[in-house]
Amino acid sequence: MAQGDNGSSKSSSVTPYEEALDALSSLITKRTRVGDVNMEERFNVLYKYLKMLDLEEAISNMKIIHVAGTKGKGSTCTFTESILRNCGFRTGLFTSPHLIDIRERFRLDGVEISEEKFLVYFWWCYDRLKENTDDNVPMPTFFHFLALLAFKIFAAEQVDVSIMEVGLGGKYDATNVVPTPIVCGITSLGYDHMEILGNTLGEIAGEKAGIFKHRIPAFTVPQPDEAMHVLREKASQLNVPLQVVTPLDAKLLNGSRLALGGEHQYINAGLAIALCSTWLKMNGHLEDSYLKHIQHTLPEKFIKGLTTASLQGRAQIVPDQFINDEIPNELVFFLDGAHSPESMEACARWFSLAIKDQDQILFHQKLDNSNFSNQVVKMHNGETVQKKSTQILLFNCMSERNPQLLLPHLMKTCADHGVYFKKALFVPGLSVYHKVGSHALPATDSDVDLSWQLTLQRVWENLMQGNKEGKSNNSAPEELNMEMSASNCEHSAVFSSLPLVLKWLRDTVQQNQSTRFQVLVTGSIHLIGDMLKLVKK
Ligand SMILES: Nc1ncnc2c1ncn2[C@@H]1O[C@H](COP(=O)(O)OP(=O)(O)OP(=O)(O)O)[C@@H](O)[C@H]1O
Ligand SMILES: [Mg+2]
Ligand SMILES: [Mg+2]
Repeated sequence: MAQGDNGSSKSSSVTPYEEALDALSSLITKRTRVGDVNMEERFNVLYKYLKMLDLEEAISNMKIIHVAGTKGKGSTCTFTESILRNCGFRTGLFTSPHLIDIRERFRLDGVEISEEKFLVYFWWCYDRLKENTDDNVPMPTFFHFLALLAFKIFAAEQVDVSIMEVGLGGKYDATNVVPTPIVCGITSLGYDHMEILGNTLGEIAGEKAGIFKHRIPAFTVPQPDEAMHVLREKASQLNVPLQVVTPLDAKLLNGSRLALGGEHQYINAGLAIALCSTWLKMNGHLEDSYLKHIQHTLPEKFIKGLTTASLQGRAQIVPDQFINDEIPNELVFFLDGAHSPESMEACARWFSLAIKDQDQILFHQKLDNSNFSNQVVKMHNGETVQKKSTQILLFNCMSERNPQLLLPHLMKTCADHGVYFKKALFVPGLSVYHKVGSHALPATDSDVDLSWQLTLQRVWENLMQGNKEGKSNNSAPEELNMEMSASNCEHSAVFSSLPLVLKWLRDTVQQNQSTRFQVLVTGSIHLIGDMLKLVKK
């Protein structure tokens, strides 16, 4: 296999896979604002890359489902892939971001691409681009490269359907080089990436609608008026038949559950069903009359797809493995990569309901009392104790996000459901920003800059102060043994690294054996990825 020349000497301990990841890291650059001239110019260069990679014809023959939106793209694409795979088709799925390994972004028949195949296609593209680019046409940026690689992989693997998640925006996103998709979807719109996409919902909707193509059918979910107005306007300019899909009615699943948790997933599932049935119809696999019934009954294969799809880090519940075998499992992580105000609310709703929903949590002991948060549990020594649940928040977000928006949404939605956090923990990410590989090393604890986490902590403490007035939260404050090693305030603490947080949590669980700790981890997809690396060994 050809090994790319990425211009630096490698020590022999670097594996071929790590070498590819280093080459990929070299493509990471700063993002640009939509509206800057070079967004469009840069997008147009993609057609040159397609030529270099000999992909033009392949792309125009692909049977693509293209999905943009602020929230729910990955989930919608995952449901869509799972449904069509269960209908018997060979699928390619391109999503972003990844949590642990870059290969999560490229799935073939529902499984992330193997290292071997990844390396073959990676160097095939990388080397060709290196040979053909120069000062005038430089190497593609990181995300551009990944999208090109996805097209290459799906073309070479001859999948029946390629499901492509937009990375950012729509109009100038690298996935938008597709000339004629079979069908397009726009998921829930909201405020995110305003620094790049614009400040109003209308502007944001306009960017996302940039994936519409002349006469190609498109679907969306119920949207705020301002966004819907723009979507309809853009659709009519291009003669796009745009339909609004209502959330899936849970009854149609015949008693099963959607594979991805949270009420908002019914919105995404409804959209996925519309995308799949349209794709099937356009390719001659479904008759029109059948589509009419899909509102009332779902085919078995659709149900199977919706109830078995999987996506890490979205409403994921992970009991801590470390203490599993020693004491009843009393440390459970609730992981969700929400990082915008709307998704923070969705996440808080999911958490508040999930901690009360005993079916979802795989505890060792049999729960004989339906009141989950306050039950009698037999300990290993035979003693019977009254079990209490305590909720902890573990949070980080990128510094371009506004914690004054995120944290109040989170706290208020939880409070509306009667859930209050005993402590909020703030911690920086593990991964070094410019590395994409799992071999990226954490910075050492001593030189971590914690000023952002201290800011988050201040926001939280202020919110808690505000909350105290006029509200009798936390009804009977129970005393827990919670000694902190790090910067400790009444309701929160800052830790310098995730392993330290984990150690503290495990120690605390040991010291409070009659308490079940339910830890909501959210605010950043990177934090979720780092956490999964640590707890899912
Ligand atoms: N329809 C929705 N409405 C509101 N929030 C949602 C919706 N769907 C998903 N979310 C929230 O957004 C998070 C990310 O979901 P998902 O990965 O499906 O979206 P995405 O659009 O791909 O996001 P990203 O910007 O991270 O790529 C979820 O964990 C959940 O908290
Ligand atoms: Mg996003
Ligand atoms: Mg995504």
